[in-house]
Amino acid sequence: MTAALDELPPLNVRTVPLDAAPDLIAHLPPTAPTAWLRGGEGLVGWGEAVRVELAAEEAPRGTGRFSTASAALERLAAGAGTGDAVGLPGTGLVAFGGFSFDARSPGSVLVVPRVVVGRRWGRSWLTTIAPAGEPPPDTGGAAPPPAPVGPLTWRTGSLSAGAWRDAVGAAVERIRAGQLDKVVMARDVVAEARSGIDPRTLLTRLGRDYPDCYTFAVDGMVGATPELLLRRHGDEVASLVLAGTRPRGATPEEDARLADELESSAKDREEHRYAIDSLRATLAPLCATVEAPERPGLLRLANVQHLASRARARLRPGASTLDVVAAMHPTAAVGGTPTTAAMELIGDLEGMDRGRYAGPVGWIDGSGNGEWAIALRCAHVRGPRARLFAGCGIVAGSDPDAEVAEADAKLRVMREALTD
Ligand SMILES: C=C(O[C@@H]1C=C(C(=O)O)C=C[C@H]1O)C(=O)O
Repeated sequence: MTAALDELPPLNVRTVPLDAAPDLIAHLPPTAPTAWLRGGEGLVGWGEAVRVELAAEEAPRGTGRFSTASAALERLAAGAGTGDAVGLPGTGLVAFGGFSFDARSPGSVLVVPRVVVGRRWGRSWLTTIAPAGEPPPDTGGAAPPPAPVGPLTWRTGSLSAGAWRDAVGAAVERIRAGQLDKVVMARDVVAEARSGIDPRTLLTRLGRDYPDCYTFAVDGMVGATPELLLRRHGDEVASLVLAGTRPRGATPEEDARLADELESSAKDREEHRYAIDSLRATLAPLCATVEAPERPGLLRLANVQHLASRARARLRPGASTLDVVAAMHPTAAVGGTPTTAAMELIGDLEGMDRGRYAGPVGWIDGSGNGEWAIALRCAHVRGPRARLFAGCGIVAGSDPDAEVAEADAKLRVMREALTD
């Protein structure tokens, strides 16, 4: 049911342990599955006990959709009758959410599934959630196996590769003219299948090819993102900041050369520094401590390698998880520096609505524990159509042709997941 804030139903929530380790994707039905997976653990869900659609806002950096989601979750948690026999992050009441990149775009949503199957730290559980007065949901029989995608037709998205290259060139000029330091420019491409795309097929391939990423499906956004915005357990917060990218090499020698080049590149270190500085500045007022390394390390994925920094922080009492997510978004990794100038330039040059691409995606439980990532390396999948997105950080030293190649490397994640 789609509910307004003052009509949220009381929920009956029950979590029981499962003895056997479930194959999480195998539990999912083909339509509207919800998933958050990494390394064989995570959460999957289906059905909708409650759906809260979060209205578009007037200002590009509005945070109303996060505070409405936070208030909705608080009310649901306060009104829920819960029997939780497991008591881990992700048991009991759980909501999945996806937020638009730009607050003016519609589509932000919070969904509480009817059934959630989870696995964490080697323990597994089943949660059922039903509006009070309704019978508990059917926890499902055997789901049909994931279906192949079939032949695809590829179409140009909002801008052709050539037009996007020119837009990147224009962004470089604005940066060189001193209007801003960094902007992340993104593009989209569209794939059309002959029949409805089964998101479970994509989830299976993404989990296999990108085991270090968070594989997700939330209300039609499907992808495998490496970029953890925030993991919260109690008052502890962790974040993984990525900025600065090279492709993987075809041989170990070429791979090592590209990694060396990335780690010693002044342009990439500058791009990375903007992202770390913005993280520190955002977390400082909300956290008692923030720790981030002086020098980034390297994160190697199947398609690209990134400069990566793992940050840790301790939240001050009273800080709500979604308020912290709101404060962090958009990071310099997906917006730019300074943020407002970057958002304006994105609006001027990108020629598309990003929707929920590059917005926060994740889950939160009734106690505020949760994991939120930036929706990257993903597509909006609806029926037979998938709209894929990828973006690149642009600074004064960026070469538009290299950025076209980098966007292609990032699009590869979903291109391959869609290819039988
Ligand atoms: C914007 C994307 O990726 C971001 C941009 C990066 C870069 O420019 O080096 C690296 C990782 C991400 O923070 C994307 O994948 O679409």
